[in-house]
Amino acid sequence: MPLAAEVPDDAHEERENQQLLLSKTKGGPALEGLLVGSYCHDVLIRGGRVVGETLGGAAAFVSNVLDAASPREEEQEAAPFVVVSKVGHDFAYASAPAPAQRPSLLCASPTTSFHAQFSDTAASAHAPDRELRRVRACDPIYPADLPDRRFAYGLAVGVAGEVLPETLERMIRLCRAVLVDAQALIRAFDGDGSVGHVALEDTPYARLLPRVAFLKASSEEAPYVGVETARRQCCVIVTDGRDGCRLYWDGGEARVAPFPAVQVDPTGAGDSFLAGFTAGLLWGLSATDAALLGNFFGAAAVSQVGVPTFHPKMLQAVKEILEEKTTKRSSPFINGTTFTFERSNVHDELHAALQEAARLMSEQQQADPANGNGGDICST
Ligand SMILES: Nc1ncnc2c1ncn2[C@@H]1O[C@H](COP(=O)(O)OP(=O)(O)OP(=O)(O)O)[C@@H](O)[C@H]1O
Ligand SMILES: O[C@H]1[C@H](O)[C@@H](O)[C@H](O)[C@@H](O)[C@H]1O
Repeated sequence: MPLAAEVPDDAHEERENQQLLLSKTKGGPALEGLLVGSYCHDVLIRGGRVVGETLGGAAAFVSNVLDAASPREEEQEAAPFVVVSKVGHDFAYASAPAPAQRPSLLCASPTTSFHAQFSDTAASAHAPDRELRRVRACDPIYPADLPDRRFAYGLAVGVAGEVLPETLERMIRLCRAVLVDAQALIRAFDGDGSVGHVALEDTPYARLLPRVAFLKASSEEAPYVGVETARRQCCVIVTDGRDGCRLYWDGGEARVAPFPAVQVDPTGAGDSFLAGFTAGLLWGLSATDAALLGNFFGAAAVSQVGVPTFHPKMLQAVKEILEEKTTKRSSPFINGTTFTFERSNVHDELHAALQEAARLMSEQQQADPANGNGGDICST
């Protein structure tokens, strides 16, 4: 299977970029990331009533987790990644932590906005928990909007079709390994903005798949991705809500167990999963082990409304676990030549230790309801 380090023979520029990147990151700890996707406004509706208005967009959830969990040097104030996002002048969350830290490009068009209609009846385990409608769309992100330098990794995390095929291609050229959320590639919007899906193979993104390292899809999106075809080109991760996730690569697959959570709002679970997974790779974990960190942050996301707030003690506990269970801080899997997919012999210990941290998190949340838990959005 093509790995992140493999490039098509004719991609001279790409090979050159990777050489440059290697020489830049060798011995240097900073594995800088490039996150591409726009912040948005989320309006949560239930029974015809607005029950929440929050900052949304995968960029917001992903930044939040990367800031919390990716390895960084003592002297680094912020986690080393850049966000390329677009919003309009109506953007309501410019002072929220993620957008304030890494501001968006301002456009004349309005900020992307979604209405999420939650079902009035308790959702079954695998039914879609909400219907999404894109009510406003900001401008797409063009290749020229990306910084003209190399990155250790890239995350393509569009929510409204803003990551154009040519933008993803540019990311692939700039970044050593690119991780993609399928929702950035396969969403289609009908006349009233209702979100549907198209088959990945029918999109211009399909030809880029062999140059992508990881493709994450929810179980609802997986049929449109075509897991059996896609896994021959990159590692595919299918998340499955409270059941955790599965990884599929060419020649193997693994199920990764979830963490318990009391779900109050499923929004951003997939985004937080992808960011936790990326942080795990940056800590030097194999893909299957890194997915534990994905599941951990996915569970954390559903237990709060909107972009979650993490308790410092919980984050400290997670950091100590990662320091103890990982051997290298600068990941050979993102920084080096190949990824490792299989679970390692620390997998079960890591799961047990994170389970403890998850317990700490839910205790803290119960003790401090002001800690981001604005009420149950998704169940009766
Ligand atoms: N109820 C839950 N309990 C525990 N973990 C959960 C729950 N829901 C989600 N997760 C975690 O989050 C991950 C992503 O969730 P899910 O598969 O629902 O993503 P998604 O449908 O893309 O979410 P969204 O579109 O809301 O961001 C799961 O793989 C799991 O690890
Ligand atoms: O904020 C949310 C979140 O980023 C979801 O992952 C995405 O599916 C929605 O479109 C968005 O509004």
